[in-house]
Amino acid sequence: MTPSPGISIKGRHYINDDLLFNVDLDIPGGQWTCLLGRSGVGKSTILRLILGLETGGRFDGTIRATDGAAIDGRISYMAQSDLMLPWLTVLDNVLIGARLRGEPLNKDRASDLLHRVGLSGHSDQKPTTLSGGMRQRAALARTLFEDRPVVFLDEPFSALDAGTRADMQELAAELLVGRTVLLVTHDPAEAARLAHQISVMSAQRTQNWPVPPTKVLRDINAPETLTCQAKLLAYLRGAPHEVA
Ligand SMILES: Nc1ncnc2c1ncn2[C@@H]1O[C@H](COP(=O)(O)OP(=O)(O)OP(=O)(O)O)[C@@H](O)[C@H]1O
Repeated sequence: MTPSPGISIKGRHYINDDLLFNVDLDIPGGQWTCLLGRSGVGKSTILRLILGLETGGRFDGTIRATDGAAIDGRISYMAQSDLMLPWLTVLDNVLIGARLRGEPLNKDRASDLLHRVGLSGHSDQKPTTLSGGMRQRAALARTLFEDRPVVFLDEPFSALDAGTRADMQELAAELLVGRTVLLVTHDPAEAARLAHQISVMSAQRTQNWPVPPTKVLRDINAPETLTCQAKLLAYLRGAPHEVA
């Protein structure tokens, strides 16, 4: 696989000439950045801007990869809605990117990923027959199947029960080692566990939050993880202090 570049996005985003946010975010290459912030602040919009997708607004600024090459085509994206194609089976949904690009279909690898997300018995089903959490895991398998140097995950575990969520966090951390990952999450515990960098977004700015000094994937019950999680939650709830 090609080296995973860092990405920087700096500028202002407007909707109908109203400033939505001012962003200055450096996403380090080969690491996990967790992006948090209040609902509606513009986290998904940041992802869409970097992906070059429609946002319904106007961006004045710069978006660059640290290696200077085009970002286009190097990102695997898991959107908030699962975007499963209802007329295809779960397996064919996982294979859709390769099929559209005219690449050989590695069905064994797709099946293995479906097994890893706990859906091996559901490969031939249509997405409409799955639960929300099962669909989300199928979408995760599709995103992991893409095998890109940069991976954007927009609340990828939000529909999962706590145990499955922890399992899927571990799977993603294992399979995406060395990739540049931008994970949008509302869960301070998830960020404290997974992030090399935690970035907290507000309309005015994007600030980095101190991460525990321990290696990712962090132990959920380790004191450093719990302290980071608790302080981050207090901050997100509006505790009147700046980033430590
Ligand atoms: N296509 C669009 N046209 C106009 N406004 C939009 C469009 N998409 C998003 N917005 C607005 O941009 C703002 C930011 O939306 P965005 O989805 O980026 O927020 P978010 O931080 O990801 O929210 P959440 O945590 O609830 O998912 C919201 O006010 C939303 O209404």
